[in-house]
Amino acid sequence: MTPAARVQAAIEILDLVIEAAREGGAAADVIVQRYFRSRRYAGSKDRRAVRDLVFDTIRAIGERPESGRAAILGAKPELEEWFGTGGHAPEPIAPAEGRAETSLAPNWLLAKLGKRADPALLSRAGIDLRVNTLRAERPQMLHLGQPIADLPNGIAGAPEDIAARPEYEDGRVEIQDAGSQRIVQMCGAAPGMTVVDLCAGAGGKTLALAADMAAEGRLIAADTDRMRLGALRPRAERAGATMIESRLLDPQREMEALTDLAGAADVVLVDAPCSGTGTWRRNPEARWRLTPERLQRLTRIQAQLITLGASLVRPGGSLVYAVCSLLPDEGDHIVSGFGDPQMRLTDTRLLTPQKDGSDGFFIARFERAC
Ligand SMILES: C[S@@+](CC[C@H](N)C(=O)[O-])C[C@H]1O[C@@H](n2cnc3c(N)ncnc32)[C@H](O)[C@@H]1O
Repeated sequence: MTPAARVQAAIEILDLVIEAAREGGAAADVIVQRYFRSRRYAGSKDRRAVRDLVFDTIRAIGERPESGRAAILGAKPELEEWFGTGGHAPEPIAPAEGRAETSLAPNWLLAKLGKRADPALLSRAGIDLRVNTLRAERPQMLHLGQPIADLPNGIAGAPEDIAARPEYEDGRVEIQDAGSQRIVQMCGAAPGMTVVDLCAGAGGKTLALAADMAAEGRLIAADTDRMRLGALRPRAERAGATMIESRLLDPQREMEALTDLAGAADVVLVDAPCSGTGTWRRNPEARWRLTPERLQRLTRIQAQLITLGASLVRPGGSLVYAVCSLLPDEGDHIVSGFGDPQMRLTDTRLLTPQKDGSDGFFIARFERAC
């Protein structure tokens, strides 16, 4: 592909990413993969160059742009020279053609983030691993990266092809951001406990809880999403964590599938659905998706889930509430609005890419009075 054709390809992909952000479609990564699946003429260097151009542009433009052209012209003015050069190049630039403005995020989100709006939120993320202690120990895996000081099983800086390596394929390591590992660490799960992972998804944190429990005790993975929960079983088998019980929940009637666990859990993790403002390093187009209405819907669900989670905790047991977001609406405000006098707040943490080298997370830990 010529340099001009690469710019045109990036514009076409950005148009698809913008539409997906508006309509709730696929993630940018998936769109890039699909685009090249039907364009076999593009070599690996072309793909990498176009992908980098797409993601650099998404990172540079905070507000959802009008079009891929406006985004590229705003983010990369030095590429104007390729417009209108014929062949597969982008069309010539029209006299009053719009250019998107560069910024960290939409203004309404910047106002909410305040001092937490740091450029590091959009830095490039490395790959962190968690050594699965059901299958291996960290000293045996240090050829894959550097140990993370505060995480006994964490490794940073893993190679990009880790998912194709035997250590991953046979379950000795899991790909897991250091922030997610710190959430599980705050749960303090141990062998023999009853632990509920209330928003387990495909089980990233469930598997880490199982390892901390040495696969002994009861570990219940619950979620309302059948597909995500379905992905947990093969992952659990690979990880040697076959003691996990899965429970599919009916939204708004979650307790129906959990009645036997009311007041019975030693630890409940509520890894609540959220806006993902802490994961912009990996999904920078999430800034183009979020709206005030969507945020409001999420905070309503978060408030319901923290209350539901608390009802499962036994006297003396603990509840950990976490979101991969730095918005006070989804963290500090949910905790301050949670008015269960039996639940004592024992710890809160705000993890940021700048300070902690992980995705951004808000974490709160409570203990139920005895
Ligand atoms: C942040 S994700 C969880 C990620 C997961 N814990 C992990 O480590 O991979 C939030 C999850 O909450 C689930 N969820 C949404 N509404 C729910 C509800 N009412 N009850 C339980 N889970 C819910 C979503 O399906 C999603 O899988």
